[in-house]
This record gives sequence, structure tokens and C-alpha cells, in this order.
Amino acid sequence: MAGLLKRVSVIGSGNWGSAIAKIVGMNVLENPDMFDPEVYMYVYEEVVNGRKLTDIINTEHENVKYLPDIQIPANVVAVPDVIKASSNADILIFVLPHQFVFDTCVKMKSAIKKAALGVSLIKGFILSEGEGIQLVSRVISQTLDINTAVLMGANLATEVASEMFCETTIAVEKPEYDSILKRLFETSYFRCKIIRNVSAVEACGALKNVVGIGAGIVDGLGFGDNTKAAVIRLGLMEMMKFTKVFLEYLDLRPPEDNSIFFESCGIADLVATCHGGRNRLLGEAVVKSMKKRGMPGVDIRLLEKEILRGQSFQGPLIAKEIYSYLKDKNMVDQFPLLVAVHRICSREVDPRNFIDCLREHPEHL
Ligand SMILES: NC(=O)C1=CN([C@@H]2O[C@H](COP(=O)(O)OP(=O)(O)OC[C@H]3O[C@@H](n4cnc5c(N)ncnc54)[C@H](O)[C@@H]3O)[C@@H](O)[C@H]2O)C=CC1
Ligand SMILES: O=C(CO)COP(=O)(O)O
Repeated sequence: MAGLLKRVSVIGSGNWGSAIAKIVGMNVLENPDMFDPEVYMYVYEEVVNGRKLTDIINTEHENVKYLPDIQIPANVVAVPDVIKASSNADILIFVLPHQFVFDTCVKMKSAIKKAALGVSLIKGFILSEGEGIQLVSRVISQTLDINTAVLMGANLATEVASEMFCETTIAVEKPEYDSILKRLFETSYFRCKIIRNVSAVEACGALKNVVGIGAGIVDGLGFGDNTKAAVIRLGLMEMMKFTKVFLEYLDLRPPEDNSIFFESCGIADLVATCHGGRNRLLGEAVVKSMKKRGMPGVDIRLLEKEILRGQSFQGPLIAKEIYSYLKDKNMVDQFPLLVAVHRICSREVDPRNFIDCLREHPEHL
């Protein structure tokens, strides 16, 4: 990537996609020696208030549906065609719900630059028929034949977009990309720490979404902060154990020690999600719907429509993906919290049983 100015594209334009487009749009202007000033943002086209969302973004410079009341810099151009959005990019920032990643990559495949760098901000795993679950960054790298870094942290999008201070973790295998990534993402309110273990950072990002649902379940049941702290602690223990087992299974490097879990991508993201995340909201809503209507309560997708109006809860799908892996490996009993969240979301188990799951957790034996 030496020499010419780097072009940057953002693939995705939801709540986080729009917030990161604001940062990246500003940073390319502040680093004219390194970046092309125009940033394409791929928008999955839809009609909002009778107008195309891309037209609204390109005239009002606001994503009125997914990130209202925040100005996106005018050099960020909304593009509905993913091939056009990605074809000249040197850096491709992936920020879609994980279930859309593979199909989107397949569409882009013939158009992208061979030396492009991918950066995944996506918190999830990808379940493919007959192949089990896979890391999103790996699916991107293998489908597009490019290097892929990740950026994960305690980054609730609306707070980041409002410029409230936070930290994040960037993981990239090759140090040659460090300064480009710092200049692309870092601001005075968004501090970026670069480390090397891409797969462990990514696993943290996916797993904390499931624990966040657990935090919402105890909120919905009317328990207090001590109980939520127990969910966070037991959830973290399961995240650490799952990361080790899963990365070994994928023949990848598990973390050498536990330090990664004390970065923004670990405990900080877990705490943020368990207090202010959409997945926490879902856990609470599941319990309330069950209290109102009795078991099994309202379907998750209906709750998603009602509560998020277009945004998505990633946790239930990730919990299902994790469950399928654990069942396959005969390890369901070793991860009671992650498994209980799946069973509650799929309405197999009454959420009131969640407290028993905490009480009987193997960490207490
Ligand atoms: N929102 C947040 O605070 C944060 C989200 N993330 C992660 O970022 C990723 C993206 O989430 P958000 O930007 O929040 O999205 P979102 O949940 O706000 O919005 C959903 C997005 O999916 C798009 N979409 C719907 N159908 C599609 C299709 N068939 N193909 C392609 N796109 C389609 C919608 O147009 C919309 O842009 C997720 O993995 C999430 O876990 C990470 C950090 C913070
Ligand atoms: O990843 C996030 C914060 O870092 C957002 O979490 P939710 O998807 O639960 O809102």
C-alpha cells in the first residue's frame, strides 16, 4: 500500500457503521498526505419517509434511520452498489450484521484490489453448513483473499458519535499497518490501542453480546447490581474459556495470557454492553414479554422490530452459533451461562431459571 493516497470504504451503514463513517470521514481530511479525501459508504438501500436512504445521507449528511441527529461529514458518500463502493478501496471497513457478511463479500470479490486491507468491526461468528462456526475476519480474508484486522471495544455507537470519550482495541497481525490504522481511526475522544492477536480480540467481541443478554435477563427479573456483577464475572470466565477452546479448535493462536481480556475489547466492552447495549435491552424485554403473556412470550424477531426499528440484536444468533459448536463438541455443560441465554432466547427455558444457572455455576464448585 506504499505510495499513492489510500482510498477508504465503509461497508455498512447501520448505527455503528454511520458512527465510524463520521470518524473516518474526518480523519481522512485531517491526514491528506495519507488518505484520499472521499470515503464511500455502502448503504443497503431502503426507502425512508418516501425517499431513498442514500439520497437523504448525500443531501442532509445524516443517517436519519440508524444514527439520527448526528452529522456525517460531506466527504462520506453513500453508495447503494457494493461493487462500486468497494472497487477502488485500499482499506475496506466491514461493519454489517454478521449474517450478511458472506453474501456481501461474494458480490464484492471480483471488484476489489488485491492488496486491500480489511478491517472488521463486526461482533459475531459465522455458521456455515457442515463447517461449523468461523471467525468473521477469517471468512472475509478467505473469501476475498486479503489481510483482515479487527477493531473491537466498549463502543456504544450513539455515545461514540456524540464524541463521549472511550477506548478501543485494534488487532492487526502485521505491524506495517499500525500507523495507517491509528491515523484512520484515532481521535481525541476515541483512543485506539493496537495489539496483535486478531482472533482472540474478535472472539471477545462476539461473546460479550451473549453475556449482555444475560445482564438484561437479571434486570428484567428485578435483580440488582450485585446479581448483574455476578453475570459479568461468570460471563467473563466463560468468555475466557470459550476463546481458548475455540481458537485451539480453529488451529489459531489462543491468547498467551489473560491480558487481552483487560483491554477495551474484553472487560470494558462487556461492562458497556451489560449496562447500555441493545442486547441487554433484549434480555430485559424477553423477561417482560414472558411476564405479560406467560411462557414462551414474544418471538425475538418481533421484539427486535418493536424495540429497534431496523437495527439488530446480534446476541441471539451468536448464542445459537455458540450452542451449535458446544453441542457438536459435547461441551454444553461447561458453559452454562452462554447455553442458558440461547435456551431462553429460543424460548425453550423459562428466564426465571437463569438465577439457578448462576447459583449452580461450576465456578462455585
Ligand atoms: N451499534 C453499536 O453500538 C455497535 C455495533 N457493533 C457491531 O457492528 C455490526 C453492525 O451493527 P450496526 O452498525 O449497529 O447495524 P444496525 O443493527 O444498526 O443496522 C442493521 C444494518 O443492516 C443492514 N442490512 C439489513 N439487511 C441487509 C442485507 N440483506 N445486506 C446488507 N445489509 C443489510 C441495514 O441496512 C442496517 O444498516 C454488528 O456486528 C454489531 O455487533 C459494534 C460496536 C458497536
Ligand atoms: O458492541 C457494542 C458496544 O461496544 C454494542 O452492543 P449492542 O449491540 O448490545 O448494543
